[in-house]
Amino acid sequence: MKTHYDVLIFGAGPAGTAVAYGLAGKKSVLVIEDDLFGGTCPNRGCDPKKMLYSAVQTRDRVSRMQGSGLKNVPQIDWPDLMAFKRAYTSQIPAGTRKGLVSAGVETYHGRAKLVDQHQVQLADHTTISADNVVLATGRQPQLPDIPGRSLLKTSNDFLDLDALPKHITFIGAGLVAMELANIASQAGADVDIIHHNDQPLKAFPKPLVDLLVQEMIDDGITFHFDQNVAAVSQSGADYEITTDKETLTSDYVVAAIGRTANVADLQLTKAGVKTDRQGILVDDYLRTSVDGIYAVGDVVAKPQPKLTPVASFEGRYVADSIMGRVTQPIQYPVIPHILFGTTEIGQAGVSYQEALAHPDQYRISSLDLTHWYTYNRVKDNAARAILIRSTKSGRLVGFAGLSAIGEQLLNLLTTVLNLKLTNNQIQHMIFAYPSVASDLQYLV
Ligand SMILES: Cc1cc2nc3c(=O)[nH]c(=O)nc-3n(C[C@H](O)[C@H](O)[C@H](O)COP(=O)(O)OP(=O)(O)OC[C@H]3O[C@@H](n4cnc5c(N)ncnc54)[C@H](O)[C@@H]3O)c2cc1C
Ligand SMILES: NC(=O)c1ccc[n+]([C@@H]2O[C@H](COP(=O)([O-])OP(=O)(O)OC[C@H]3O[C@@H](n4cnc5c(N)ncnc54)[C@H](O)[C@@H]3O)[C@@H](O)[C@H]2O)c1
Repeated sequence: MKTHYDVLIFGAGPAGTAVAYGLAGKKSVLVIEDDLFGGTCPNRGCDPKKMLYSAVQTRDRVSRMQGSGLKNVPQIDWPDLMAFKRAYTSQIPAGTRKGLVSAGVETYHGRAKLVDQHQVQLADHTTISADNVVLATGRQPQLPDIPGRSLLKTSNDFLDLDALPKHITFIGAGLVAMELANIASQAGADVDIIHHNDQPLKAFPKPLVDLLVQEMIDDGITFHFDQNVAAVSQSGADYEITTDKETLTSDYVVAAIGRTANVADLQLTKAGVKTDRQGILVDDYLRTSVDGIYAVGDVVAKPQPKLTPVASFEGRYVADSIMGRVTQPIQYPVIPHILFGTTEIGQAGVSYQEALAHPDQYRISSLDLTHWYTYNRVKDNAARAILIRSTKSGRLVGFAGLSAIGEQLLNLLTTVLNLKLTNNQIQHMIFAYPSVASDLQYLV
């Protein structure tokens, strides 16, 4: 290992590795990771979750076709499904590290902390220095400050469960809770969700969320709205969850009330890097309060959704910046945001809430898609679209949708929004028919 690098990167998740690959072969780079190379997304986030959804969504498609050509709904074999997931995740840390090393990036596995603006101390007390430091340390699950918090599990535990507990309770009704509750319920567990207000998934349109909640109730999930969890205790193999309204028992309790930025171990104050409760403070160039130190990805306090493609986008931007190729503040493209599931909610562009607040600027139209051929064919009984147009130009500027096959339309419309395509331009294109894409000429 050298004693000086051009760039030191803390964190080998999507954000940190994007910075490293952007600089590989051009600068001397050291990536420091104190846990799993690859970070949250491929080890304990997006990717393992969607491995579980491979079986869960297939089962759901089969169950929708009962009486329409298919008989018998298959059971999910949790240990088999977990083995399928582990066959993927077990390769990630070594594979990620090998990829970095092959690209010419040096790696260090262990704890490190900032000593000042340019110096970092490793676990064995050696000190190394760098011209630039990039902080890409992500977030970790937050636990409520209640008696019994040490009994609570997190999404990390759920996504690596050997056996599926019979009865699972989630605290919180954000993206993590709603997606994992859907998986658990479809896989055969009894599921409760306790939420402190009556508005799950607050960032998404309420009319669509209400429909989703009803679908989840129909699937057997029980919601406990407007309740605050006061304590969790254990009696034998059972957990007792006391809220301000009732007491529930469960075999497994998952806290999914949000995630906090990983900043505690970095000694940021020694270098003068400023933070707030949301994470590391940056300007429009992703520069922290200290010259030469950047922050990217989930660890940043920012209004954009904290997602993998956003983290990688920021990582590539900072790599360009360090290479001296950036003159403009970061400009995010339209960011699609989706809740994966057997019914998916997605949105992109101008939000429903923003459109409601500015009726002079935006026109909202809501469509029931259930009778459209595309959705009728797969017996999608909840499919909806909300289209938001500029009152001035008539052009589509925002979209939200609910559907069992939601990700396809969301990505197509994200392209339409990014390229500012008009209906006239869509009419001049030919798509494979019949498909989600061939519906575009009727939607845009
Ligand atoms: C259950 C779940 C499901 C998700 N599903 C999706 C999805 O479907 N789609 C999507 O786009 N996003 C999803 N996300 C979010 C996505 O995982 C994150 O947005 C993404 O991983 C952020 O990348 P990052 O590099 O900023 O942080 P991370 O991936 O968290 O990587 C940060 C890395 O820094 C390391 N680190 C922390 N502290 C230190 C330190 N002191 N020194 C060295 N290293 C350190 C960590 O160990 C970690 O490896 C999901 C998240 C969760 C939890
Ligand atoms: N499909 C995806 O893209 C995807 C999926 C999962 C996670 N993620 C990422 O991970 C992030 C974290 O997800 P999350 O679900 O942990 O956080 P979140 O912020 O999305 O949701 C947490 C929910 O818990 C509620 N809450 C807070 N304190 C509570 C309490 N004491 N009791 C009950 N409820 C409480 C909040 O009101 C909120 O609705 C997401 O914001 C997103 O960036 C993305």
